[in-house]
Amino acid sequence: MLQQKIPATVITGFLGAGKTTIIRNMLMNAGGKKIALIINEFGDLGVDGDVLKGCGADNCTEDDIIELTNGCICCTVADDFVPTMLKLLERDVKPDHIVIETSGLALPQPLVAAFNWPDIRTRVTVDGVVTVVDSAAVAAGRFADDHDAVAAERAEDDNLDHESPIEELFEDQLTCADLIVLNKTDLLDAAGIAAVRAEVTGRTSRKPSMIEAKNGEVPSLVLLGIGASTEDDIDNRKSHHELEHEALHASGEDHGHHHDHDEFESFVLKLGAIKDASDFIDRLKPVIEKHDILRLKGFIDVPGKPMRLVIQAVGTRIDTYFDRPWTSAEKRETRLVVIGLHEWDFASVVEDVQAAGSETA
Ligand SMILES: Nc1nc2c(ncn2[C@@H]2O[C@H](COP(=O)(O)OP(=O)(O)OP(=O)(O)O)[C@@H](O)[C@H]2O)c(=O)[nH]1
Repeated sequence: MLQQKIPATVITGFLGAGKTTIIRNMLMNAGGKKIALIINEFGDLGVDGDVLKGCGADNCTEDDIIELTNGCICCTVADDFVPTMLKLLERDVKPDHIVIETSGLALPQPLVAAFNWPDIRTRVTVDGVVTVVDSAAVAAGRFADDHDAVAAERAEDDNLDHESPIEELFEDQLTCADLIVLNKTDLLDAAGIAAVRAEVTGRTSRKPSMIEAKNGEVPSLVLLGIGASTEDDIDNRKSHHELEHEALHASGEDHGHHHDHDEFESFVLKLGAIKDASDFIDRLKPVIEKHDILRLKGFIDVPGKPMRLVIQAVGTRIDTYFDRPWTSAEKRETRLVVIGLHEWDFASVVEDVQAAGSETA
């Protein structure tokens, strides 16, 4: 008898768009489906996996959550993703559905292409690529190209062959989508949402379905069961990098330039206990602004509190909440992962974040 392929949904989208929030919501409403999660993060603190393990869904236990923190999934497909997937498929109890959360900096294309590997192709299919968009960030011009500035830079530097790394990645993630979720619409009015819709539509030549969401609330019936078999259509969803590569190849100038994430950098910072979290946040905001920190997240040790405080910053928008008690097996400490553009003054970022923490300690 022909074995039915297990559907896999790829959830992608730029840093902080709301991927983990959507997945957490979906797990609570998956209607009894047994879900296996593969979570990839940039920066090795494993915050997303920890947040999802904390949600305690019966249909997705800790064993069903696999973390890949060894770089972006698109660069480690052969070494990390494929072996992980094969191991998952060897389990006695197979999942009904596999959900893969890419890092916010990952290109979905190489990941989808991996579903055409012989050992995987016969057993799993990509049900759909869901690209989550931070509508508030789009409205604030986070992904907008300053065309004049880029043209001027290109005139100065012949080697500059692409747009800003953030904008390019944003478009690559949209290009690969079967479904685009315009998330965080609670932060915009109707005119703002319409403008975001128009901008996102203009950024992709394909026209995938688009829905609006707030707080990551997307019905699991919409999210799972798209039935796209995306791996069969990968040639229509090429990234900027793949197109550049092809153009160079055709002109005989292709010297094997590989995609990497040189433009972005992350580090993990350990700080002492933070007595006054709201004071810390007030001090952190100008630091984020000064250094254009793209994403900061982690856990804060607040003395006297039995629970650990989760901190989530996307640009200068900062959320905090207590998620669970510290366990006796773990060390109480403040640990933050900080992600920014490569050209930042690393020592000065570290110093300023540390200073924001130490002044409240
Ligand atoms: N206001 C608002 N905040 C949201 C919404 N969805 C998510 N957030 C918040 O945005 C922050 C980032 O959400 P995550 O779900 O962690 O985003 P992510 O895409 O998984 O982030 P990375 O994995 O770091 O790329 C968190 O503080 C969320 O609570 C939304 O619809 N509205």
